[in-house]
Amino acid sequence: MTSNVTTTPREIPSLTATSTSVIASARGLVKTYGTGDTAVQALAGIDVDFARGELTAIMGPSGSGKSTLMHCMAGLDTVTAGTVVIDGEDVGSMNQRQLTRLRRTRLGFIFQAFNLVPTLTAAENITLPLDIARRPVDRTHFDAIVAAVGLAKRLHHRPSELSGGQQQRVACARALAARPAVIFADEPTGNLDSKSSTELLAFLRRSVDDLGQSVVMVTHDPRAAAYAHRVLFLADGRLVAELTNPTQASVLEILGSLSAVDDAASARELTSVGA
Ligand SMILES: Nc1ncnc2c1ncn2[C@@H]1O[C@H](COP(=O)(O)OP(=O)(O)OP(=O)(O)O)[C@@H](O)[C@H]1O
Repeated sequence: MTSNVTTTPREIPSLTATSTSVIASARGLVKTYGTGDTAVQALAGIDVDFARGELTAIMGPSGSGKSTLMHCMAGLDTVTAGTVVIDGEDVGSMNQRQLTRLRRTRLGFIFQAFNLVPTLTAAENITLPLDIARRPVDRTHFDAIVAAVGLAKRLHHRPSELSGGQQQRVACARALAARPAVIFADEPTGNLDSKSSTELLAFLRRSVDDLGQSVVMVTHDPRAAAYAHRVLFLADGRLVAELTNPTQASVLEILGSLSAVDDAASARELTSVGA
């Protein structure tokens, strides 16, 4: 499969999916931390659509705004300007109670730190969001997920009795159990060895291909990004490139061109400081 590249670093005004089946979108998204001289503009006006039933990766240099974009999309952080819509609902107009409900019932999260409850078994951790929301556990779906992540024999173990890869698979199963509209994953393989990463990424991709899940994943790893249907590249809080059907090589090529632009900008800054 060949990659389709759209890249004009720093010149792409918007990256919006042509498909009508959009699970999450942002328009004119701006996020500024702090005020006055110390203000940092983490997102500088982003228009983006995430397609339903796809695995989308977000990449970019450190500090480019990846985590901020994901947190704003998931209602974990407030936005300075712009709109975020998840599965047809305007996140910006929600009060705290509605936001909490959205996160509990419509969103799934997988973080680099697995965030499992140490006193609960793997099975209890997986069903925890459903238990908190007082929703029934669909046993058929639960069994399918547990089988898919290969945890059937580990269900009664506590996190401390599981390897890092197994713990992350529990976190993955937990995110999937409630059948969320979309799963947001922030560096989900960041703490995993290569074999566990491969297993987790293959599972995430299967959850999309076989279960119809929609997943948005922030990653630094070109190998992880190659599991996605589409990769979006951020630089300085803007979307600057897009890749469909990515390969590790095509991802690396774009990352290289972005860091070349960064290096040139730094050199210009240094020259003007030195002048
Ligand atoms: N709570 C905060 N207060 C102030 N500035 C912040 C805060 N969170 C993020 N930033 C700044 O916003 C910018 C974007 O940060 P963000 O964490 O989104 O980048 P990132 O691409 O996810 O980086 P990394 O790859 O290093 O995790 C950075 O300049 C960062 O220092």
